[in-house]
Amino acid sequence: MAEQPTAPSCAPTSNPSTLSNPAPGASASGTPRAPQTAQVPQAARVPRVLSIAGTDPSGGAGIQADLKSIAASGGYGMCVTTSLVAQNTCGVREVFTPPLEFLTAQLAAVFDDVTVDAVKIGMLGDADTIRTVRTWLSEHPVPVVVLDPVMIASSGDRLLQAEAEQALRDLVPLVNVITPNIPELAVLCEKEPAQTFDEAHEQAANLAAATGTTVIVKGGHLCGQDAGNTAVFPDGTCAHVRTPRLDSRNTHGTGCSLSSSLATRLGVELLQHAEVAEHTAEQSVLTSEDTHRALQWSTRWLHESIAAGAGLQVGSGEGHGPVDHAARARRLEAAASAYPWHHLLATTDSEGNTLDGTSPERLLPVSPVPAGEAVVKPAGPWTAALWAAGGETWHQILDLPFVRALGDGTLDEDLFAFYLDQDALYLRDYSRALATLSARADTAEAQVHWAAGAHEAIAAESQLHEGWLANRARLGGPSPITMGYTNFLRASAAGDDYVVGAAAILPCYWLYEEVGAVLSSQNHADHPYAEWLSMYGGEEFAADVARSLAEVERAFEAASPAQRVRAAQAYLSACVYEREFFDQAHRALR
Ligand SMILES: Nc1ncnc2c1ncn2[C@@H]1O[C@H](COP(=O)(O)OP(=O)(O)OP(=O)(O)O)[C@@H](O)[C@H]1O
Ligand SMILES: Cc1ncc(COP(=O)(O)O)c(N)n1
Repeated sequence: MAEQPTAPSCAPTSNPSTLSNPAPGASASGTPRAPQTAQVPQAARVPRVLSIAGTDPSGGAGIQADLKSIAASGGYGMCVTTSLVAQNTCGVREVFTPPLEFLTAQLAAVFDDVTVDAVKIGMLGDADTIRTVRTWLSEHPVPVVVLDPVMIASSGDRLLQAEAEQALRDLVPLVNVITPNIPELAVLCEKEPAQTFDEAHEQAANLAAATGTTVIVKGGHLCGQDAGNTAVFPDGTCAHVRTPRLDSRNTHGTGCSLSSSLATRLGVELLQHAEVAEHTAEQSVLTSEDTHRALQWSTRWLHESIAAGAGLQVGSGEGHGPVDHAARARRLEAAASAYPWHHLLATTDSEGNTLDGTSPERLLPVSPVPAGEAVVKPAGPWTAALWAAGGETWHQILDLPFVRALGDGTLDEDLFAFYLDQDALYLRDYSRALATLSARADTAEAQVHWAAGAHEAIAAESQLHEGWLANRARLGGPSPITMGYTNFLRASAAGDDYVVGAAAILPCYWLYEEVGAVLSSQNHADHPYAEWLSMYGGEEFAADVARSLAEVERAFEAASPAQRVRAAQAYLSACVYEREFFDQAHRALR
């Protein structure tokens, strides 16, 4: 399950404390520093985040990755360049370090004009650069400073002179958070690289206690299924964020991206505190819970970015490709489209034939993706046409991160809880739509069938209440997607022709059964959602689906061509709502 500590000593802390360390030049007592509140103007809602780092002209690491990560994480990005690095996905070719005076000139240009809410420090290269940055930040305190102690690139090239390691160690106590990878953690601790999470955790705990700085132990370099990150706080508490390990070569710049995203999310947390502080006497101080929340956001965002990285096709493939920083933004932008659904606009098929409902072939536009075989077979030509037309949506459902993660057991519990909460609300109204359909059915058999469905839906809802949802905090209201779907079903069942209502009701039976068949084939005794998945795929429900299909087939046969077109459209709309329903937790929570 999500957010479980992997080391016995590591339990997510519930103890609010100030962020471990003051920024350079601030009081080491842990008391909030005056500049922290003074620097955040009342109106600021987007953190202004400065990356002090080297470059990567191929765009995957360094400052280029930082600016993309800051934007993706909700901040305004700025950058001060320490070194110009001629590198790409395969390695570093040359490094040019401008004179230190120019570094200071860049810092002055930013700080003279802009309030900086958070700083991320990346590649510093040599001891003189480290000292210059340190002196600057001592004289210009910033509320959040995250240090990624860059030493060696993923290509194996050195990005920090060996003799500068001590200067970097000296910088650690002056920042809030550090994000070393396993070899960098070892160098900072002057130990051998950790082989296990427990060893890494011990090194981090010692370093955090000695320096007063929060240490993020990164799982990227370790083995095992969990590639997650742990925040180890100076007081010995820690908080783990799980993330499944991906089999990917697109890991160039993951360290840069995580640290700059984390700096930004800490900035977001800080500004939220400042907003509260505007109205209360509270001081805007970051807590370890803020750090946990920020780390959770950044880790999960990075996971999606790594997973989408290969799709960018950046690099020859011989090295390590970049992550796709914009993957989440693109997904959410597509999900937010308010354009009418294609099947509601199409009046002809691809060959120009009018979709007039006179035959199963003239019902709906042909799906660009073949549907494949359904487990519960169509009951005749009309329901076969519906299944075929829904092919694209059906494959989109199978491809959703929610459905994939539910199947392979990596779904985080907060996403599952969101889904179940909405499912309970959905079932209540689905039951009402079925009851309405029962009242309108013109055969006793159909009346009994829909009434039995109404009973089962409300029984399933109360089972959820008594079971999984019983001891969990609930949102208490339907999401826009749940509300849209249930209102659509109830309106179709009550206000449209019987065949339209029956067709609208069908995907919740049919697609649920089909998704269930795919999911239950992945079930096993150790699956975290084994109990839930075992509820899927029972013979009784499959028989109910078959009866619903037979009734919809009968209703289509009896309907007029115009009614059939509207019914087919309602069927596809409900398929799209099914997709939206499965996807909504990933839109609401990340
Ligand atoms: N194969 C992977 N699967 C999933 N997540 C990964 C993977 N590799 C890296 N990550 C994520 O990226 C974070 C940073 O990666 P890593 O631990 O490799 O840091 P790093 O070595 O500093 O990165 P960089 O490659 O930029 O030097 C990890 O903590 C983890 O959350
Ligand atoms: C300028 C700069 N900073 C940091 C890294 C580390 O990133 P990675 O280890 O992923 O190559 C890099 N390659 N270049």
